[in-house]
Amino acid sequence: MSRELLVVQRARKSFQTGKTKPLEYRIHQLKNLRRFISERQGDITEAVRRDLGKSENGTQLFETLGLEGEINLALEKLSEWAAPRMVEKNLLTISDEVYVQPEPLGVVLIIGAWNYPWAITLQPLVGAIAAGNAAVIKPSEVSSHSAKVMEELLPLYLDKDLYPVVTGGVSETQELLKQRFDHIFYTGGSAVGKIVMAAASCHLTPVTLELGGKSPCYIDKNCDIRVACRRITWGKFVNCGQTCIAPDFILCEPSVQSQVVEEIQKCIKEFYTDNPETFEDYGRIINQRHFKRLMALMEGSTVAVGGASDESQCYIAPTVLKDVTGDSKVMKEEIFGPLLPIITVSGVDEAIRFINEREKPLVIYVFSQDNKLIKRVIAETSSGALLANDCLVHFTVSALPFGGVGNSGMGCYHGRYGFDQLSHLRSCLIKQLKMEGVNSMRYPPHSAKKLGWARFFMLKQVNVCRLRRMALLATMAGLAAFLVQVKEVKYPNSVQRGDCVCPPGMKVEAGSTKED
Ligand SMILES: NC(=O)c1ccc[n+]([C@@H]2O[C@H](COP(=O)([O-])OP(=O)(O)OC[C@H]3O[C@@H](n4cnc5c(N)ncnc54)[C@H](O)[C@@H]3O)[C@@H](O)[C@H]2O)c1
Ligand SMILES: CCCCCCCCCC=O
Repeated sequence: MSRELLVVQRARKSFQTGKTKPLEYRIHQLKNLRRFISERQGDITEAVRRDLGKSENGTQLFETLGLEGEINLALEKLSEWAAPRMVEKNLLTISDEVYVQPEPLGVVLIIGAWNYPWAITLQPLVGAIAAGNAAVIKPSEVSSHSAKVMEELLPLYLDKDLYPVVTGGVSETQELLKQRFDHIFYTGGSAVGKIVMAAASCHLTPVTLELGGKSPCYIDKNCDIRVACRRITWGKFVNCGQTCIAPDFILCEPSVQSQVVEEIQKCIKEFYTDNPETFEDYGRIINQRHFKRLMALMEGSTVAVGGASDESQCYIAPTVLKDVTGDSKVMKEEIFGPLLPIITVSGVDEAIRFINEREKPLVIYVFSQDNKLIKRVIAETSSGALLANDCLVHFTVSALPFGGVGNSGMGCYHGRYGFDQLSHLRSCLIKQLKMEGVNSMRYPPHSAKKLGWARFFMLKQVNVCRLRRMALLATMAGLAAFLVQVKEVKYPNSVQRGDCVCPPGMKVEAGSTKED
């Protein structure tokens, strides 16, 4: 029996005891996860420093801050998310109790990626715990130091049976994928995404695939190019460009290309000094394989800024490539590194065409002062998300579903979306055994008359909230009528002043008329 099988069996057995059902239990585990992050911040930052060369503050900003926010939100909203959700009814079901009851799915497999090894792996876990699932956590072997810390320290805080950490590489992941799960939440590249989905299909297991792709960034020539380039420089070169939602390439008109290059060059210097190699907030390429891949991607393109590298250090300077074409090597795959190609287009029409000729990206960035142009790009393209005049920050908005479409993925998470993604939204309808006569319209023998009634009853939607409001109004009107009647009986000669009923002779102060 493999270790992976044992772990999954143990998680399932523990899940089947029903201990994750009470919200108090989930809250307790979420609080423990939050405590893990705060008490083990030092271990986390040290691991990320060794994996990706990130600074301590950088790790807090990009890895754990968002995680804390997601946990806090889940703690605050859990009872609301988990409560029955009333829905609109038709006339046929008007007297029934009709609602959606979120329920846990069972055992979830979370497969993380290496680029933000904590945020990417533990954020889905927040949704899994909140929704009442067990979860097998498989961190990426590529960010090995983070994986080790996760394996050693997380079980000190969370229930070991319900939330086990399984480390290992491809063969361990494939062994895990042979097991039966109730959901697989995968983050990583599209090629492995297909392997995951194929494995999931053997057990009819639903999947969430958080993939990547080439996210375009269009700069309108009439925008504030200085500010645009500042935000793009930040979004692109943070974590050495190893960010799923980094702007992959720039599209702009030829007339602004040199200004874009100049502004980005200034920002690189401002953010990372003249020598990013020794600057603590500029990290490293994850490993030699990716270093070589990135160096090869640059071949055939003109370097406008940067270009320096050191293989022994896995260092590649923030680099801008100009006059790149759609056929260049660097445009053949997601870059996922600190190379920023600029492709010139004649305007927004060509930019939209360029985007639509390719796979649907995880995000499209547009920098423009013209709201109509932004809305046009939204209307005429498709992507996981669209961000105008900034980069990355949509990841921080828990109220927005985070995920891709088409080649950039399926399903989404963050906030309530993470809870819903890892819940079964169960339809519940509770009818009474009374009023059987109403049902004859749907029982045989079928007649045109019965069909007519069925059409009326089934197609008439009833907005329950509106109905409740109307009932409330009716009750209030009834109450008002009753009060007026009482008044008529008690004070037959009373007068009415605005909203106030006054017995005869009583004086009404503050601007109102006095009784004569
Ligand atoms: N959408 C998002 O939220 C998001 C976030 C981070 C990264 N990404 C994407 O992830 C990609 C980078 O990650 P990566 O793929 O290099 O990460 P990776 O190499 O860490 O692989 C991801 C996971 O897949 C497993 N894996 C790898 N090969 C496998 C195989 N043959 N069979 C089974 N499992 C296997 C690994 O163990 C790992 O846990 C980029 O495309 C990036 O855009 C997406
Ligand atoms: C402060 C902005 C935080 C942005 C974090 C981006 C994380 C991206 C995950 C995908 O790689």
